[in-house]
Order: sequence, then C-alpha cells, then structure tokens
Amino acid sequence: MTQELPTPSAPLKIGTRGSPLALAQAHETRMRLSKAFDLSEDCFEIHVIKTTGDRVLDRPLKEIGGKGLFTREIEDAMLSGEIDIAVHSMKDMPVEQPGGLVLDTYLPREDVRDAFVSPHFDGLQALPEGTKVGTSSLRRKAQVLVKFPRLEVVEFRGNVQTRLKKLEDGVAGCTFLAMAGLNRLGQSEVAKGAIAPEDMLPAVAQGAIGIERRVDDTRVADMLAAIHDGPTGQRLAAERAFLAALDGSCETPIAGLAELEGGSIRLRGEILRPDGSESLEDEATAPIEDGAALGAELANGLLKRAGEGFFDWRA
Ligand SMILES: NCc1[nH]cc(CCC(=O)O)c1CC(=O)O
Repeated sequence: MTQELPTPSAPLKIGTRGSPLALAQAHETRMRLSKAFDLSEDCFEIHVIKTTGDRVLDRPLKEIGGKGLFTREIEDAMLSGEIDIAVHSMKDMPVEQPGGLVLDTYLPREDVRDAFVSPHFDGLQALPEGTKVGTSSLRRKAQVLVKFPRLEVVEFRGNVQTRLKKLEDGVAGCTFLAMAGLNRLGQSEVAKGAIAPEDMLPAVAQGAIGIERRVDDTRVADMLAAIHDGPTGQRLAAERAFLAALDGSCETPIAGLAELEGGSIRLRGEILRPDGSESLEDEATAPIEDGAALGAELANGLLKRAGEGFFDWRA
C-alpha cells in the first residue's frame, strides 16, 4: 500500500449505531483492521450515531416508513467526512446505497440461522394453541403463521436486551432472534435452539456484517480489501440480487439463503403473504460467478408463480 495508514493522532473514524450489537460489530471491524495492518486499536475511533430508527421506539417501523431509518444519519456523516467508514448488519441494508457511497466489504459471515428464544417452551412445535409469538419481523411472522396458524403474533420491537425483558414480563411466550447477534453478544445461551433453514429460511444477508465507504476514498478502499471475505461476498451477491429483483425491503416477507458447494452456489428463496396464508419457495444452483444472475432468475420464477397482487397488501 502506498497511501498512509491511520495513526492515533489521525485515526480512521468508524461510524455505528449505539446498540450493543452494533457496537460489537464495530469493535470486530476495528479488531480486524488493526490486526491486518499491525496497528494499535487507537488508530481507529468509534463514533456512535443515533438514527431515526433508534429514536422512535413507540411505533412499528412500517408506520414510521421511509427508507434508511437506521442508516440515513450514518450515511450523511460519511458523506460530510465526519466518519470514514460505517459498519452495518447487512440484512438491514437496502440493495442500493445513496450516491457517493459503496457497500462491498463483508466480514466472514456468522451463523445464518434464527434462534428460538423462550423462557417456558423448548421449540415452535411445543407451543400451545394461542401462544403469543413476539416479533416485529414480517418474514418471521408470516413463516410462523404458515406452519402454525393457531399461534398469535404480537409486535415486538427493540434491541436484544429489550426483547428478552419483554419475554420475562410475559408480553409473549417466545420470540426469534438471529443466532449471529446472540453469538456476537456472547449470549448464545439465551437460545433454546437454532432453527434449521429448512424450517425457517433466514433473511437475506442474515449474519453478515458490511462496511460502507465513500466511492472516491481509495485509501479506505485499499484498507477494506484486506479484511473482505470473498465467500461471504459471493453469497450476498446472489441473495441481494434475489432481493433486488423482488423489489424487497425490510418491510417485505422475503427469505433467501445462498451456500457455496464446491464450485457452485445454491440459492434457496421464499416469498410470503404477511398474514401467513401463502408461501412460495424455490431453489436453484449455478456456477459461483453467476450468483447475481441466479438470484434474479430465482426471484423472477417466484414472481411468475405468485402472479399479480401477491404483494398488494403493501399499498
Ligand atoms: N433487524 C435487526 C437485526 N439486524 C441484524 C440482526 C442480527 C445480526 C445479523 O443478522 O447479522 C438483528 C437482530 C435480530 O434479527 O435478531
């Protein structure tokens, strides 16, 4: 590398949300960068930025509406030069970034599965009729109702700590969390078990951390290349192309998971109606380098089967 590396007096500024999970992800990024360049950790400065999504806690996300609820303030700070990079959970990120920014660096992916979390029950199969399932995820809600129509789903927002507290208070009998988040927080013991992707296909990009930067910042681009995980990039290329072709956002019940098998990439995808009345699934395999085309193809096949109006509830 020809360009200069950060120093304690001119540190690289890492932007992140302030939740414990976001902070854990920012710290992991700092650790990987300092190791890759043999720099002390004080060459990196973590900046916590509060987003609209963090501020408004009393309403469901879909009511607040708008794009980038958890990212706009962070991306603005990057564009204005207040921070140099931003660390994100990829499953919360739209498929396109604002002009001037690029999101193509991924850390090695964590466990992709959802965790079943409950103080009283051992698994979904064990839940009595009418049990309240707490989740704010339309995907998880629809997936549960497709298989267990006799359960009741209640809105459940907040970070991992808040949700666990709500379970203790009896607001719901169980909830789901990403295994990845629990592992990163050192709280995997909270999970009664990890749910196999066959039973609950995860969200697109679940378990992956992405690092965003300014397009024209070549110094940062060179640094990030050193910590990028290629296989995670290949899997996300397929999954995010699938999401893009479905015009999906975090408000749409869509699931997708790509896995590398030898020289091939296998993509499974699912779209659901939010009330759990219908689910369509498919899978396909292609050479790894054709992942993005595979994602679009799988999405178009599902859209054709779904027909007009499958997503009409959005209006
Ligand atoms: N939407 C919130 C969110 N975004 C990323 C994660 C977990 C970490 C990950 O999937 O990388 C979570 C919490 C959860 O689903 O339990």
